[in-house]
Amino acid sequence: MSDLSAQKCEACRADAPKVSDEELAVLIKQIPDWVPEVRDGIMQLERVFKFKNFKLALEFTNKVGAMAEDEGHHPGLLTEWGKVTVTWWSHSIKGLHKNDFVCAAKTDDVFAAL
Ligand SMILES: C[C@H](O)[C@H](O)[C@H]1CNC2=NC(N)=NC(=O)C2=N1
Repeated sequence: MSDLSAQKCEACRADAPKVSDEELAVLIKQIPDWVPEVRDGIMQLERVFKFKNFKLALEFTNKVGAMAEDEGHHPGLLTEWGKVTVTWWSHSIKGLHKNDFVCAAKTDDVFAAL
């Protein structure tokens, strides 16, 4: 478990600050497999996870979904044969909050524990 994944998501209001470029540079080092990407003008974190078949991809999807419900923070999940694309961003602030890095690290832990 990393320093980030040991943390809990905090309530994120519409006026919560987005992660700055300097904070992003520090945080991304803790989740090196994630790629920051701007989609529809919104900065997001994305990682593609590979699996041997659809059943394992779906099992991972459900575990990430359960973790998200536990955290009260929810990702984009695209489940396909042999891969799951996970995308984290904070809808309330239309960008990245510390919560997204915490949940990305927790997603890595879910994958590592499969
Ligand atoms: C009311 C509820 O807490 C909010 O809608 C939560 C739910 N899950 C969420 N998930 C994400 N990724 N961003 C949010 O802003 C968000 N808001």
